[in-house]
Amino acid sequence: MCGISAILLGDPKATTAAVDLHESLYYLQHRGQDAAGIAVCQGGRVYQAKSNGLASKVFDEGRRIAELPGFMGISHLRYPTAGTSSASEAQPFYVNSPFGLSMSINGNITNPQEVARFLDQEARRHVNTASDSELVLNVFANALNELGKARANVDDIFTALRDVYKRCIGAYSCVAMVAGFGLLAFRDSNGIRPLCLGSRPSATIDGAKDYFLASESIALTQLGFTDVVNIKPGEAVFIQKGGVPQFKQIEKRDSWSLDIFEMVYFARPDSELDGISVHRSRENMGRKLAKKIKDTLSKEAFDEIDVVIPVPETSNTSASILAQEMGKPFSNAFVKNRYIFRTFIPGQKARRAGIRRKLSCIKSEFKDRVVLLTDDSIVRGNTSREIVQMAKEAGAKKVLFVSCSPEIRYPHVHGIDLADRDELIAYGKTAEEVATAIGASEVVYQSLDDLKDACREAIQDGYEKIDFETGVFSGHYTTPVPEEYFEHLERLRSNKKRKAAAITESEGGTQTVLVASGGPVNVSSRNHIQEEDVKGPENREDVSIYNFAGKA
Ligand SMILES: O=P(O)(O)OC[C@H]1O[C@H](OP(=O)(O)OP(=O)(O)O)[C@H](O)[C@@H]1O
Ligand SMILES: NC(=O)CC[C@H](N)C(=O)O
Ligand SMILES: [Mg+2]
Repeated sequence: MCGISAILLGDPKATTAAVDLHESLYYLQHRGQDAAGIAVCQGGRVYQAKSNGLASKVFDEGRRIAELPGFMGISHLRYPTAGTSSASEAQPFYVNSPFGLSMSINGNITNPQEVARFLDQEARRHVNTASDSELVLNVFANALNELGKARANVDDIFTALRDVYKRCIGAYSCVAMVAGFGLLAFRDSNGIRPLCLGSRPSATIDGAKDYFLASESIALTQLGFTDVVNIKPGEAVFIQKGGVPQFKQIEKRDSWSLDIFEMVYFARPDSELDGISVHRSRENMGRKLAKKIKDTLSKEAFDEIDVVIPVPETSNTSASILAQEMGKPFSNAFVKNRYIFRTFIPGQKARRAGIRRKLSCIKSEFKDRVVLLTDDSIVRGNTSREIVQMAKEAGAKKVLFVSCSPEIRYPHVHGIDLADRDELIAYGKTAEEVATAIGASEVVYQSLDDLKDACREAIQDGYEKIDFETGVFSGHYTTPVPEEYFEHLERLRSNKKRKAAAITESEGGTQTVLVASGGPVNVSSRNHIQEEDVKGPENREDVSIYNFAGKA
């Protein structure tokens, strides 16, 4: 997942776009913690800053914002799902031709090889990183260029965008900036990734409005933007400098299938996505799971449960309703260290070590009790395995584990790097086998139908009843996923594993080895190397490169 935002101030002479963008990064930080970036435009000039790390680090607690003057801009928070975690893949991406285009993307394309081939052999554009987002930007740039205009108008922008929909398969919400001209935003034809737009009165020009787009509504409401509308699947909006939003349905809507994992885990509870209150959906998940538990457990097993305990913090809302519905006491018996961030997001090794640093327990709440631990999801099982162990160490008589979402058995291909299939703890296992693997006496999962209903019933009045992308649970994806994409994912991940092994080996030996698509290569033989890639041992995690066209 990534977080994106964009702003166009009603006053073209204003210079403070980056102030609001920077502020929005703190409301969206949970969506991506690997890299952060902002690009703004003043007059016709683009200024940008981006790097690996949290927003506070990249922008030096806001001190660097003064270096980013402009009346419009876009931002990005990255959690990589393609390419590498190199700083060179931090977004926004920029291409100078035509017109100076910057773009930030939340999503993932599932035909990167095909797009890379097109750009390389037909469009003859050089793509400098392994990021799929850089491909999307170049497809757009190429299409705009092909129109052969010295200056583009809004219709040209929309016309060029058609090529992106035609060539890029997958899930994407994008914000883009055309230097000196205006802001563009668009959403894939199934609306898998969220994107909304709001407005507020300009601070300096009477009657004019500022416009803001973001992945989640909370960024808009916290910054004083109202009249929030959701960009529809296949729809684009362009806001010209000094103008008002112009909407256009670029591609026929295939469906409206918001990724259900937004409600399960990613989005903040104080956001509304496509009219769905995330908070309400999580309450509903708790309510439905209570019923499933009652139906699954024997009367004795149900009655002996002493207390319901959430695994902070995504599951807090669901767990409290679950306890209420089950008629059981609720206890915040795991304490979350507020200085540790989400453990799901960083690399696998960091995840396990992070869990105990992040969660500790109040022993007296566990001692001699039968405890029901509740989490929003079980992915690799690292969190559940560790905290079941902690509950036992604290003296729990028996530990049951319940999940507000169903078994995750399939790769996520639409913008969340869940894991390799064989890393998913539920892959090829029954609930009983998962229970054994994590050390719990019982595991109960929410059913997929109940999860969908929980989200559907949280759609506010006046909003369209939408559907959901649920591929990780069902194996059926909303978009066609070419078989070669799964192979590509596997190759990418095994390259990462081989790279990790190669680095470990080299630490005791002679040289740092980079791994490209064809196998280990020497630094000097790699042609698309980025300056950031070779800085030193602290950046070794970032050195692999995978070139879709096989040019590395
Ligand atoms: O099975 P696993 O691979 O361990 O992943 C699942 C866990 O990861 C997430 O928590 P995370 O710590 O990221 O964030 P949270 O504090 O927002 O719940 C999620 O809420 C689960 O607790
Ligand atoms: N999580 C995302 O939306 C990632 C965007 C893009 N695929 C990248 O890896 O940078
Ligand atoms: Mg969690």
